[in-house]
Amino acid sequence: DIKWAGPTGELKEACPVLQLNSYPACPDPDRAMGLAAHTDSALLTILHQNNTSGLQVQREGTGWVTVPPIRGALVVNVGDLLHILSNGLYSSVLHRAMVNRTQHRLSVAYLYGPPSNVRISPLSKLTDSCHPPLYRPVTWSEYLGTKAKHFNKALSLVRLCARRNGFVDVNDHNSVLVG
Ligand SMILES: O=C(O)CCC(=O)C(=O)O
Ligand SMILES: [Fe+2]
Repeated sequence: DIKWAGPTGELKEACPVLQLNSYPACPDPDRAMGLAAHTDSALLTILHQNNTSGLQVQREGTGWVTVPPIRGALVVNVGDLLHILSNGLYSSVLHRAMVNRTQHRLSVAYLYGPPSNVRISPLSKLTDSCHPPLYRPVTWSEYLGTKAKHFNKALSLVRLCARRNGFVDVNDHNSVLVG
């Protein structure tokens, strides 16, 4: 299913992106947002944050939870394409970045995606008659277009209409009943 990620060298066709985020100190942090709530689009994001907190993830039932920076530690975020590949087993998490009142915050995000024209769909090993694929195949470039247009609704837009049969991806916070 994922030959592009195998040890045979196809991995070099993958599309990594390095994103530098800079959040200047803000005297009134409650009236500003560093980075609005989103899920990452690619497979995985590896994030380094400087010694200033600001990253928050949404935890169901609890709300926004701060991910404190730990010296030498990296944060690994599951992206939407891994959510699709794992048929919702690994959930892409809604997160955001707050600004700090006194400190300039920096973060470096390494977004790892597949080759842009490879179709990503739920792994066949994870699907059977009891666990049908919940997402249709989509390339990263197609998904980025959907994300640019529909932002946090993108994942539900590539979702197949499985709810009718009672199959629910418990990790899909954005899912809507389509069809
Ligand atoms: O600055 C952060 O901690 C979050 C950055 C982020 O979510 C992103 O670059 O996608
Ligand atoms: Fe992010």
